[in-house]
Amino acid sequence: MSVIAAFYGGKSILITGATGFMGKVLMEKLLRTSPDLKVIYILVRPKAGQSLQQRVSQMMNCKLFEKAKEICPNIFEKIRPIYSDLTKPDLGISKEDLEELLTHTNIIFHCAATVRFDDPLRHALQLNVIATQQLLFMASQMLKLEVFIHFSTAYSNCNLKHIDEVIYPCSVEPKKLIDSVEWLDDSIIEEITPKLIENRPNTYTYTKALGEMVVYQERGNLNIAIIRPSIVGASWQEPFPGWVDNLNGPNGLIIAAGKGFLHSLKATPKAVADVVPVDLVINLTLAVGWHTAVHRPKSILIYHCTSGSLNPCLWTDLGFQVLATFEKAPLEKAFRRPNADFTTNNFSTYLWNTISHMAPAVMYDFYLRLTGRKPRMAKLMNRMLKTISMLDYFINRSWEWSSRNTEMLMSQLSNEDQKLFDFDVRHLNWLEYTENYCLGIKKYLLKEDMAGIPAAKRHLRMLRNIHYLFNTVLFLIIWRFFIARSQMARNVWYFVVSLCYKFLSYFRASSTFRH
Ligand SMILES: CCCCCCCCCCCCCCCCCCCCCCCCCC(=O)SCCNC(=O)CCNC(=O)[C@H](O)C(C)(C)COP(=O)(O)OP(=O)(O)OC[C@H]1O[C@@H](n2cnc3c(N)ncnc32)[C@H](O)[C@@H]1OP(=O)(O)O
Ligand SMILES: NC(=O)C1=CN([C@@H]2O[C@H](COP(=O)(O)OP(=O)(O)OC[C@H]3O[C@@H](n4cnc5c(N)ncnc54)[C@H](OP(=O)(O)O)[C@@H]3O)[C@@H](O)[C@H]2O)C=CC1
Repeated sequence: MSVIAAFYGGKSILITGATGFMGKVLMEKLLRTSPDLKVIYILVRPKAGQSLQQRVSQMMNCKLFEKAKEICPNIFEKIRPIYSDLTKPDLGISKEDLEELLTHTNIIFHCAATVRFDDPLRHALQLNVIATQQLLFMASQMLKLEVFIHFSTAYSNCNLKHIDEVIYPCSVEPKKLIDSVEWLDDSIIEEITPKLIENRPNTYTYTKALGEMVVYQERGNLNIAIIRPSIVGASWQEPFPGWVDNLNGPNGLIIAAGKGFLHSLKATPKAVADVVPVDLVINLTLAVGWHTAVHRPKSILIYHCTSGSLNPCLWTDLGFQVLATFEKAPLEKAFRRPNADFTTNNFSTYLWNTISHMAPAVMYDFYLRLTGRKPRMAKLMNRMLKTISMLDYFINRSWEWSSRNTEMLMSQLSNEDQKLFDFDVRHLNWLEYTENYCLGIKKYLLKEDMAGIPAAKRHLRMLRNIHYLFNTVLFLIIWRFFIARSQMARNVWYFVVSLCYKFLSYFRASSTFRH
């Protein structure tokens, strides 16, 4: 019997951000390995016109929960949605619901955050710092709370080259910043944001670092641990390989590459693509929850969940495997054949963006206009280039993260738990993982049927023929232009034509001779 799975049996667990990518996987793993848990409280807000119940039942009916439902038939009874909005006071939770949470909660997993890179500082502060502060205050009043697990990111201190499993002080006191932001207007906040975040690339990483400071400062007597994952990718093994449900991190660009939008990407090919599978992160998280509750370390322990130091995969390897997978299992309705390469300097990046991204988009939009359709390609390309500019910081640098605590924890697990809650990234085969990642994006994110692969391949062959025809016509036009203008070009042209003629006549003669 798994010690960790048994620990969660009978427990009342609160998950914030349960409707998110990682929150869902956390919920699924808990329900599948500890079906005798008492209840999972999930903070949910109405979204896109859907009520709480509609969102939750839609979420529980997605493929991710199929296995859990087999093991835990009364899965819906285990889930207790609670209305919440992290931007509201007391997280928008009603008095009755709050009373229930304060009375029964044993474990908190705080996943909720805004992960957008371009959020205004006020919004990022609200979600990643103030909401955390309010949750900590709530936790301090919980009668049966055993452990509080906070999700940060391995990039919260991306301004450093080597990052230890410690909380680094921030230049500005979080409380002072929160008080100032309250009365400053948006234009001033926008102006001071670059100075505040200093050499961090965005408000996301900055507010995640502030969130860690707040967790430390307002820890009181709480038993807390912090998880710092790097780039969380599709699932590796559980509940099945390749599950992913959003466009964050590499996902959007992998789609762009598969659809033939992305033909060049400025990256340091030999830089480490520090991707970790979501199920590996969740296995570590559940092991940390158990270890922290049972052993109650004297101080807040930070756990890095990264792959670069233990089992590095380079961007060039990842990119190559992405293209190879889409060669075998192409995405449907591709704009062009998947074909991409890395650029390593600003000039070639600018040149290739113009030649292989914007020019084809403008020509295609022109074709759409000619055929009476609404142009959209240039807009899509600009959005992709904006996303790339947001991710540029992360794909052109490498970091070293220590993993002492994570390795210590691995040694504390029984053999059975090391299998059931495997977070040893050294077991990961990157080729197999990347292939499943791309197939998962095709099946679960784009909802494409694998039976459509032959048709998708035919579409790519048609695109290839159009590409060759276009290049041939372009070449002839340019060549014709030169021939009209230079004797040298004419001589070369006549030489080539006569050579082809001689070859053809020889070929025809030899084939006649054979008969
Ligand atoms: C041999 C050689 C081979 C060579 C091969 C060469 C290459 C071969 C292939 C290459 C393969 C490998 C490549 C690896 C790349 C590097 C990955 C690095 C990840 C680093 C992350 C590390 C951070 C640490 C991780 C963390 O700690 S946290 C998680 C990370 N956080 C994020 O990743 C949030 C990012 N995103 C945003 O920050 C916002 O999304 C924003 C982008 C501002 C847009 O913002 P905006 O323009 O406002 O757009 P939206 O409003 O968001 O959306 C508006 C509309 O665009 C849609 N759309 C939203 N997004 C995306 C998106 N991406 N891509 C596409 N569409 C998107 C959305 O569906 C909506 O469509 P609609 O609904 O309108 O129809
Ligand atoms: N994905 C990654 O690569 C990494 C993620 N992390 C951290 O892991 C955690 C989860 O990330 P991930 O699952 O990818 O993020 P998602 O964006 O998928 O999920 C974010 C969650 O937060 C909730 N949320 C956002 N805003 C609000 C709000 N105003 N009120 C209530 N709930 C809100 C979302 O709810 P709703 O569904 O209603 O929007 C969603 O459940 C975050 O703390 C992130 O910083 C760390 C490193 C890497």
